[in-house]
Order: sequence, then C-alpha cells, then structure tokens
Amino acid sequence: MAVYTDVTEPDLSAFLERYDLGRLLSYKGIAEGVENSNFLLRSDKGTFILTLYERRVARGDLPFFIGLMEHLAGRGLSCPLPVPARDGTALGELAGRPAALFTFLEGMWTRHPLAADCRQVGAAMARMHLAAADFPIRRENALSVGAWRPLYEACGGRADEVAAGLGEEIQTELGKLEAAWPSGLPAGVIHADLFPDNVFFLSGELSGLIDFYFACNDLLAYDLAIALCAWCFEPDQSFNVTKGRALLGGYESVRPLEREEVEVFPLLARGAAMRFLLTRLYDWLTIPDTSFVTKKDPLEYLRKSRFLRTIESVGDYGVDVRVGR
Ligand SMILES: Nc1ncnc2c1ncn2[C@@H]1O[C@H](COP(=O)(O)OP(=O)(O)OP(=O)(O)O)[C@@H](O)[C@H]1O
Ligand SMILES: N[C@@H](CCO)C(=O)O
Repeated sequence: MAVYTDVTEPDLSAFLERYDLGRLLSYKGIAEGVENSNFLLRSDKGTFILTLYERRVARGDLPFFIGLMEHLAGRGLSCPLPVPARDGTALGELAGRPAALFTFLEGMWTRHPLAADCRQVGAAMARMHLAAADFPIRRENALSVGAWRPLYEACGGRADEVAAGLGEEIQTELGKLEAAWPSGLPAGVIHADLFPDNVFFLSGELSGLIDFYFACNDLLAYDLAIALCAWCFEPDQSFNVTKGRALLGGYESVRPLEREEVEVFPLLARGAAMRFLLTRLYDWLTIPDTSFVTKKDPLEYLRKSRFLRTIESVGDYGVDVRVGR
C-alpha cells in the first residue's frame, strides 16, 4: 500500500492549524497508489485528501503540479482542487515531507473500461489539453524519448532476467524511436499517466481526473498515445478496435488531430509502450520484493509494444480519424 510515512494525530492537528477546516474528525491511509502517501481526512468542513510527497517527486516540481490543478479546476475541469491554508499557500510540510490538501473527488476508477468510458476519457483529455493551453509554468518531460536509453542502462544489463532476449529487443526498438521521434507537432501540458486508475466514474459518467504528478510539457498526441496503450487493450493484451475508435473519436469530438499528428501517431504509441515497459522494468529489477509496493508487470507493455510495432498507419488500428476541421 502507498502510505510510506506515518502521520501522528498531534502532527496532523498542528498541520491543520494553518487551515480553516474546523475540527479533525478522522483520517486514514489510502492503500492505492505507488508514488506518494495519501490519507483520507474528514473534518467539520468535509472530506479531503492529504498528500505527502515522497522522494520520487522533486520539490521543485510541486508548484507546477499544484498550480496546474488550480488552473484546470478554475477552467471547469473536474480534478482535485488544492485547498489553501489561511495564508493562501497550498503547500506545507508534515512529518518532514512536503504536504498538501485537496478536495475529495467522488467516483471510482474502473477495472473493466467499456468503449463508452474510453470515449469520455478521450474527450476529457482533449478538454484538459485545451484548458491547460494558457498555463504559464513549464515542466519538461523527464520521461520522454531522451530519457529512455539512460533508464534502460540503469537496469544494468539485467533485462534478460525478465525475458530472454529482452535487452536486445529494447535496444533495437530504442534506436528506431530515437531516430524517428518527431518534433514540431502541437505541444502543451499533458497528463502523461492517464491510466484507468487515474480516472473516476460515477454511474457511468466520468467524474474527474486525478494524479497529475507526471504532467509535463510534451506533444499532445503523445498523451493520447499513452491513453491508447492504457485503455484499449484487453486483459490478454489484444487490441480492442472499438475502444481505440472510441478513445480517438472522443478526443477528436473536442480537438481534431492535425494531419501530422495522425501520421506519426503509430510511432508515438510505440514510444508510449516503451516508456511504460522501461519504468516497469526498472522498478521490477530494483524495488525489493520485500517492499509493500505492488510492482507492475513489464511484460504487459512488452506485448503491447510488439503489437504496436506491427502498425504502420492509424488505419491499421481499424480506427477512422477526422483530420483537422
Ligand atoms: N482528490 C481525490 N479524491 C478522491 N480520491 C483521491 C483523490 N486523490 C487521490 N485519491 C485516492 O488516492 C489514491 C492514490 O492517489 P494517486 O493515484 O494520486 O496516488 P499516487 O501515489 O500518486 O499513485 P500512482 O501510483 O498512480 O502514481 C487514488 O486511487 C484514490 O483512491
Ligand atoms: N501508470 C503507471 C504507473 C505510474 O503511475 C504504470 O501502469 O506503469
């Protein structure tokens, strides 16, 4: 479970004195998530999420993440809204960690997404891209194409422990991605991790997006390619054309893709599969089995990567796209 840091009641009460939240009624750790420690907290004023930022989140990035959520919520996107302390600041310190409070979002994530869910996710992502267009802070993508080879090298030549021949397969694919990776396409703030566990639904309606801690500036279509990998494959890792069509159609109902984005989309999807293959591989090889973190399976993304390498044009997915308008 992801509660790395214990929070004592006196420490929490002292932290909350900076806020106007009334009396603390209860708090408990939330098991889900990997990166940070999250607590569900109830006070006289309602229910909140308390996040303690752990070591993988750089302190210098917190103004970007928190400012982005404020910005998006201010433009009507349903996402956690940072709760300011009485002095107007949203970021404090608790148990030696940077910490912030957020509004609680109703809803649950879905373990079995339907095509209708994918459509809503696509539309919500496009709305997010448009809403973030005038967000003034920049954050480079620390996990874009230039970071993949160093990440592979940090695995210390141990990829073949996970699957025979994996090291060579990754290096060949990395070479192709590095040589062909595009620039000059529409870019802006992307979520960069819009997986099913970061999207809430309530009675079949998308109720909000969470976990903006990989958000950064990058190609907008790359965000959509990440979502294609995360939402449009079945548990046996076969590609679901109906879901792919729904995701891209949902996106284009809000922001039609440009011709260049469509042309390069299959490559972006291969890159997305490589990014998650590599981060999972690194975690698989470096996080001790005794840790309470559930490691995610790198081979899921190897299978997706292999499928995506067979695709040459968006039409090969069985998906129609409207190019521009
Ligand atoms: N604003 C919110 N409203 C309701 N629940 C929330 C909110 N923020 C977080 N949660 C809950 O906390 C869990 C973990 O949150 P989150 O995904 O942000 O953590 P993380 O450690 O950054 O996870 P990840 O491993 O996905 O990066 C979510 O699955 C959800 O149950
Ligand atoms: N969504 C990532 C985990 C980091 O949030 C994965 O499935 O590998």
